[in-house]
Amino acid sequence: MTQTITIARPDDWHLHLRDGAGLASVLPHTAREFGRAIVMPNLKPPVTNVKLAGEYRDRILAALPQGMSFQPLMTLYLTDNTTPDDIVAAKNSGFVHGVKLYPAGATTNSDAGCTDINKVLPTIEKMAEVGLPFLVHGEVVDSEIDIFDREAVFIDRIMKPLLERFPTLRVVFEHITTKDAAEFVASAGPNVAATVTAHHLLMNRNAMLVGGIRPHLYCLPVLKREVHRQALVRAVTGHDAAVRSKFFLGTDSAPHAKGTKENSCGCAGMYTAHAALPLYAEVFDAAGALDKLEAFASINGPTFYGLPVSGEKVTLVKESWTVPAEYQFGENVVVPLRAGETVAWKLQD
Ligand SMILES: NC(=O)N[C@@H](CC(=O)O)C(=O)O
Ligand SMILES: [Zn+2]
Ligand SMILES: [Zn+2]
Repeated sequence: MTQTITIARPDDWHLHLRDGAGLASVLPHTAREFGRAIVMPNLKPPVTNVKLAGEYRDRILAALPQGMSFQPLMTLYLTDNTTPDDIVAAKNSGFVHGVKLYPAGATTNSDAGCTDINKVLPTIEKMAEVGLPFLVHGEVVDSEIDIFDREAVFIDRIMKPLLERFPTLRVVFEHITTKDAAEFVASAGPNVAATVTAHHLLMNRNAMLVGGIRPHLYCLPVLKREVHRQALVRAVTGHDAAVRSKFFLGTDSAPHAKGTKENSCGCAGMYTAHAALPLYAEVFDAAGALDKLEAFASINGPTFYGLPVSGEKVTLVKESWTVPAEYQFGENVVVPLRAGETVAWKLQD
């Protein structure tokens, strides 16, 4: 008999939808699976205030195909010039659910990001005061720090001092990739949580570098050693329910046109929205923990963000299918994770 699992409709707590024709191409993949998503603000130019966030939200809803239901949860891009008043306006908007820290230079479209956390302390203090979550790309950018160590160093240099200063600040440590980050989040207070991607749960850095360099597996933070992958799997599937509740689903699906990845200087980001929930199901299935998928995908996130769990259900079937070589992405194409290969689970229509 075919194995199935039915869970409350999940949400994606870290997603890049891009804009324009590309947005229209990728949005249906997400809306098919997820009821809501925290939409990242690293557009060009970035989404730095409530007005821009409202306009972006309208464009997303306009791009949603008839008959699909999906709620975009908007975020603001923190710059050196974001003010405490911007935070109050975001909180009062009702549709902005977090403020995103991109250390300038850390990742795709982060040039306008924060150059020094000390420049925005009053703004962060206001987030703590009004309870608006601070969403963090947790990597330092110092040139002397090895790229594989940038997340761990961020914890000591930025995250710990910041939480000492603002102990009630609500923090989502985004797309964690290391044992260090998993342990840090597990031992921090209930105001600190993390998103985990499917790709960091499924692959270590060998996948990207052995047998030829695979630009479509390059993302930031970059894939790490196997010990780190295992620590992430333990965090989301382990025995301690209190620990597990601090981690939730965030795909970091980040589409880039094929030519910009298959390039002498390829950009960072993996496209996973086409198979997001099935990829996570593979992880939980391999760990013998399918019973823990629902909390990770559908309950822990809304609980942290103070939103209701979905009343709808989705069903996954253990039935293998082959991922297309590419998908349309505006005028271009995007190469999805597992292009031309199989995924073991699929969403039931
Ligand atoms: N994860 C990535 O490698 N890329 C993201 C940016 C980000 O989430 O850091 C993107 O916007 O392409
Ligand atoms: Zn990031
Ligand atoms: Zn991202």
